[in-house]
Amino acid sequence: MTTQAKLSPTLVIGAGAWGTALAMAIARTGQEVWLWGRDQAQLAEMKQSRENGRYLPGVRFPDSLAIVDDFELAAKACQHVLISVPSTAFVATLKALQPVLKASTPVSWATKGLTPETGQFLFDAAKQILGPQQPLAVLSGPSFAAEVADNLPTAVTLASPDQGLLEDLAELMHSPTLRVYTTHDVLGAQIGGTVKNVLAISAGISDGLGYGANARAALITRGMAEIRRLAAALGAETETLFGLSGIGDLILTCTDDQSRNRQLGLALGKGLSVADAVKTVGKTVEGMHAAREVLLRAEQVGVEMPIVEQVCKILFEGYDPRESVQTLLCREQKAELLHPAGNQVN
Ligand SMILES: NC(=O)c1ccc[n+]([C@@H]2O[C@H](COP(=O)([O-])OP(=O)(O)OC[C@H]3O[C@@H](n4cnc5c(N)ncnc54)[C@H](O)[C@@H]3O)[C@@H](O)[C@H]2O)c1
Ligand SMILES: O=P(O)(O)OC[C@H](O)CO
Repeated sequence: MTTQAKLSPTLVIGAGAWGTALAMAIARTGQEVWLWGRDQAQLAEMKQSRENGRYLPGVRFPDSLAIVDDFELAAKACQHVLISVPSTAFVATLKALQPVLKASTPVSWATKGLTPETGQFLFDAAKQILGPQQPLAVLSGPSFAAEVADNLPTAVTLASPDQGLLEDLAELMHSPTLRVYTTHDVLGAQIGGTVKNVLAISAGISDGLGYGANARAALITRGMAEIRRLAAALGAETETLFGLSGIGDLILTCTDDQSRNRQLGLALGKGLSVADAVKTVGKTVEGMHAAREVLLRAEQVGVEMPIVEQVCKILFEGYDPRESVQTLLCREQKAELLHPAGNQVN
């Protein structure tokens, strides 16, 4: 058993795949972790079996992971809250926390996306709901839950403007199998984690259509150019997007079939309707929630995102995936990198 870090116990909110995997990863370092989920029957089952049979069957909980069912009591008594619910439930979770949480308790989250109705970055929503004093951090980067649960090597990005919090959280989470890299660029980390999900849908579509490795590499690279342009226009540090939370997560999600966003694209490329593809995947697909909001943001700052635009057309306007990919391929010829006045990159 190691010495308890400053932020123990951690309360993990959201007993899905990622919340459970993170709870296990932190608990494996000997830290005390409480895992809470909204489904009381699932909590009772996990208490009894010491595993999350619904999302990560067969992986036993470490001894220092406890299942808790009293949300308010746990939120009042913990030293750190780590939220891992889908973006659609993020605001509701913050609103439930706000009245019970001490203003000094750090709140981090592993949710990737924007708020559904308002298209806000989650950091902005959290500041608004919890107040300016609450210490906040974002966890992002290339990380499939099943691999983290299996204790396979993983590296993630932790972002916060608060250097002290970054150090405390890194001390809490870092282990020989979970490497935690830190950054102050919260916006950059959020942009990468949000947009890569939309682009993974496009890579899945292309592969589902049987377009091959060349097309996939082109989509990843041109998708990266879209992320970079948006990041620059919104004021993030574009350097961040060439790290784990940007290109790292983009590569992971576009190329591996564990990705639910890619799975959705594959189903669409193989000819399923959007409704059937969503049903086939049957799990959280954040890119579907984020696509329209990302495009709206891009339009507001005058940034072109042709791949994101075609994904939106397929998801929400009934466009045929094959025609959409053709539209991308038929765009006018241009230079790959433009340096007309300084550093403008196309
Ligand atoms: N699964 C991964 O590999 C992975 C990795 C990195 C990041 N993420 C991100 O983590 C977030 C959660 O993803 P996941 O894979 O754990 O999803 P999941 O579908 O496996 O689980 C989501 C969990 O959230 C719960 N939930 C839904 N609405 C809720 C609410 N209102 N209040 C409380 N709980 C609620 C569900 O009951 C479920 O237990 C997403 O934003 C995802 O992009 C996932
Ligand atoms: O399964 P996905 O597509 O939601 O991806 C999971 C993680 O975000 C990968 O880093």
